[in-house]
Amino acid sequence: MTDSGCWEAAARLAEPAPKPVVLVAAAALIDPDGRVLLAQRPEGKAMAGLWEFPGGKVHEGETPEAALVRELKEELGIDTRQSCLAPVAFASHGYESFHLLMPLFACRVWQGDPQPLEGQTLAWVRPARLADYPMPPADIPLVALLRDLL
Ligand SMILES: Nc1nc2c([nH]c(=O)n2[C@H]2C[C@H](O)[C@@H](COP(=O)(O)OP(=O)(O)OP(=O)(O)O)O2)c(=O)[nH]1
Repeated sequence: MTDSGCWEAAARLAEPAPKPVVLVAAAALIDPDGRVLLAQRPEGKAMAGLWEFPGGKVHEGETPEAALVRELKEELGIDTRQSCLAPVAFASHGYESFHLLMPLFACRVWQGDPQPLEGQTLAWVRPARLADYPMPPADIPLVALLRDLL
């Protein structure tokens, strides 16, 4: 007989605390030679030293596309438009304190030269060489996907 309140309470206690889902928009900027831009996370940040796709957290009330246009301007000083962002993949990964949901957009059209405005190191990487750059665990499935796609 399992219909008493304590049974459900015990089940609830056994469940891990729910993690917030954090929405991050990221870009695979692709240059005319087919290389992809990676940025190395600077010292002092979580996952420092790992290489990532430029982008960042989507603010309250913002769309992923608008967030990405904003982040690319803030981080790299480049201008692009939402219509130049093509959704190609997403990452969904459980970190210790949050669950990352990260749409990845391909972008081939922008104005300006990407500059490391936030202390990052930048690298243009051929798709076949992406696996040589250590990336956050969430990104690993994206690397194989991009290598096959580009
Ligand atoms: N931009 C980007 N973030 C990634 C990738 N892979 C991955 O796990 N992330 C994680 C790292 C961060 O926890 C989060 C990105 O948010 P963010 O860039 O605004 O956050 P941050 O840690 O640099 O800085 P903060 O705003 O929390 O201080 O997503 C990726 O390829 N690109």
